[in-house]
Amino acid sequence: MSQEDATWWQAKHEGDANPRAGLIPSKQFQERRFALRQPVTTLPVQRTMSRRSSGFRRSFRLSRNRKTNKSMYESKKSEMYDMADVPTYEEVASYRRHSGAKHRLVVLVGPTGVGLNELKRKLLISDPQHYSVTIPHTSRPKKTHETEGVEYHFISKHLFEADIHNNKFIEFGEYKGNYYGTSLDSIRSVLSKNKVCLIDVQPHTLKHLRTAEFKPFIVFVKPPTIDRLRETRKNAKIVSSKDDKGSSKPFTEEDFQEMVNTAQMMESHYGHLFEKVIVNDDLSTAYSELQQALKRLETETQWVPVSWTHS
Ligand SMILES: Nc1ncnc2c1ncn2[C@@H]1O[C@H](COP(=O)(O)OP(=O)(O)OP(=O)(O)O)[C@@H](O)[C@H]1O
Repeated sequence: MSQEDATWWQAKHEGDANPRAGLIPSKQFQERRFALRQPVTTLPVQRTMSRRSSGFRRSFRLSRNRKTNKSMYESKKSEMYDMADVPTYEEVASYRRHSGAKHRLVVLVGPTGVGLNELKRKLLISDPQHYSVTIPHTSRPKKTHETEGVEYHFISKHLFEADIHNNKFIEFGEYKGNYYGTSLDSIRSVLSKNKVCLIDVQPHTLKHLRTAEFKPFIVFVKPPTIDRLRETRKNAKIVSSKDDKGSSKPFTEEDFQEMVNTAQMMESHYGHLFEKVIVNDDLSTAYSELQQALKRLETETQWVPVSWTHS
C-alpha cells in the first residue's frame, strides 16, 4: 500500500476482508535484520553436517533405481548451504497455464531418506503418460544390459567435463571416478513432450532453476517428528552412507536425527522458496496431498514471480 517510510511499509493481504493496512519491515530494514541475525539456530546442526554429510541428498537416484540399482556419491557442488539471497520481497503476478503450454517443473526437496523417491515412484506408476523423470548422464562405460538413453546417456569423461564447464548440468557428482549428472536439456526434453517433469535436487540448486523457462513448483517434503519416524519407518530401509556399494540398511536413530536436523536447516535457509510443504508421516496421506497439489497446479491460478510471466 505504501513504501514511503524507509523502515516500515504498509501492506494488506490480497483478498483480505479487513480493509486496514498493517506494517511490514521495508526491504532495506529486512535486509539489515538478516545481516545482524546470529546464526545460532544453525550452528549445532552444521557441526553434524560436516562430520557426516549423509543428510544431504544423493541425487539422480530414481533413474538408476529402476532396477533397484541404488548407488551413491556426494555432490560435487557441495556448498549445500551457500546463503540463498536474503528473502525479502518478490513481486508476483498471477499465472495460469493455458492448455498446450509446457507444464511447470515439479521439484522435490527434502533430506535424504525422507521419501522423495517413493513419492516420485508412486506418481510415475499412477500415470506414466503424464509424469516423467529425467535421464541422467554418466561417463561410466555402458553395461551390456543397458541401452543408451534409457538408464543413462553415456558420454565420455572429456565431453562430460566440457559440459560441466558450459553449465549444462543442474547437478553433477563423481562416484568411483565417474561422473553422473542431470542436464538442463534432459529436463527440457521431458517438458517438450508435454509431460510433467519430476526432479529432486539439493536445495542450493533451486536458485538456478527458478527461471521463466522452468517455472518450478517447489515442494518440500518434511519428516514428521522423530517419534513418528520411529513408528512409521520400522520396516523401511535407507541406502547406507557408510559403505560405497549402495546397499540398504534399516534406519538408525542417527539417521532419524539427521533427517530432522537437515530438514530444519533446509527450511530455515530455503523455506521462502517452498510453495508446498508436505509432511511425510503416513505415506499414502503424503502421496495424496502431493497428487492433489499437482492437480491444482494444472487447473488453478497461481502466484509466480512477475518476471516469469513476461516471456
Ligand atoms: N511415509 C513413509 N512411511 C514409511 N516408510 C517410508 C515412508 N516414506 C518413505 N519410506 C521408506 O523410506 C525409505 C527411504 O525412502 P526413499 O528412498 O524414497 O527416500 P529418499 O528421500 O529418496 O532418500 P535418498 O535421498 O536417500 O534417495 C524407503 O524404504 C521408503 O519406502
